[in-house]
Amino acid sequence: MTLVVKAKQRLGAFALDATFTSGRGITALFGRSGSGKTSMIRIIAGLARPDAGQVVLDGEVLTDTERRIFVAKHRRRFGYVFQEARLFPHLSVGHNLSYGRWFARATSSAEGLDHIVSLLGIESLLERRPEKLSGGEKQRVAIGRALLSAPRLLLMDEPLAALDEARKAEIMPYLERLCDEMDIPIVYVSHSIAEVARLANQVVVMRDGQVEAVGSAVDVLSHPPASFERRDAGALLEGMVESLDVQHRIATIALKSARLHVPGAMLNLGKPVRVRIPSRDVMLAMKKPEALSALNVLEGTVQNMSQADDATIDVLVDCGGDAILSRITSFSAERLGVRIGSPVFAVIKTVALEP
Ligand SMILES: Nc1ncnc2c1ncn2[C@@H]1O[C@H](COP(=O)(O)OP(=O)(O)OP(=O)(O)O)[C@@H](O)[C@H]1O
Repeated sequence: MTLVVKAKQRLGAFALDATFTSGRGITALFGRSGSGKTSMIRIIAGLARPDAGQVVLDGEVLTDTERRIFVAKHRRRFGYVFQEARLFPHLSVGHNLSYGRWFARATSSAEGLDHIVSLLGIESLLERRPEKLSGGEKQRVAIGRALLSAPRLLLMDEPLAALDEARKAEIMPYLERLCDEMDIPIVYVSHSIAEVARLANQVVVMRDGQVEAVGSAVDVLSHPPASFERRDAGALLEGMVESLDVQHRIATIALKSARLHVPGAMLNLGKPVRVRIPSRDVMLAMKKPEALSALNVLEGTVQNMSQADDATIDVLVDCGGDAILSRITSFSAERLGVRIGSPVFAVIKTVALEP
């Protein structure tokens, strides 16, 4: 799957001028409020025509302003999930789902329905009306309805934004399963770094209507562009659950060469996982610290140093191929004598890890 989007559009005082290409899996459109994410997704969906640009999915031209091509939104065969579930209030969950299926006509089978219902864990909700569902349940039904229309591409615009943290945590594993099991490309709009870190394969960072950075989630999040909020800076690492200490509920994650100890014996052995380490939770030491409560002390070499603001510096530490970002004060950097090439130890508080 290849989606090519090139769009220029003037919206009042706002100018969108963005181009990106995305592949399989989840592509996150990430950026601050007002950066142009929704405007971009509306152009992909065919809900808006750009002043100039193209939308091409697997070679099929859906929008091309120069050639005056504009495929209507209902002919694009895309699924949509918005911030609110937008279910039909007078229909049961089962009937809301059949509505999605009806659009797909012959392309979606009864087995398809059963599979999606079980994938999203909504078997027990089928008879209920939307008013009797929690926010998270409603969103799962909305996702199911979108999937049952057998979309070629699923567009999700802040699907978790209206949910509280507990409901978000409840729905995330379903989204992950969806990505693992259904081979449908997803464009996912979000301004939450935690969602992007957990779900996205590729990230397109939007800033003031333009693409500020684009690349794999691991690359973009580990080398955060300028517009990232200070609290969002951090490294995203991929690894595998190597062992579990059930008694202490600690999992050991094997990264490229480093090992990390993460709370949560609920992880499955051998499972690939991502770990996000916020830079503010990483300290640096020039000598190996001893008798420390932090479980993770990784040895590495300073690869890069960049001024984060007047008083702080982002230090990128290469730990045998795993890049860890540490945010320290300029004062500490000076006092320790940290330079590019310095051997250092990155001290990570175990609780800071988010698999
Ligand atoms: N029809 C319009 N007329 C004028 N300005 C518009 C129009 N639509 C969007 N805008 C402006 O364009 C900018 C980008 O809006 P957009 O909704 O795409 O941003 P966003 O990144 O999705 O933001 P959020 O995360 O808050 O939803 C905003 O400043 C918005 O006010």
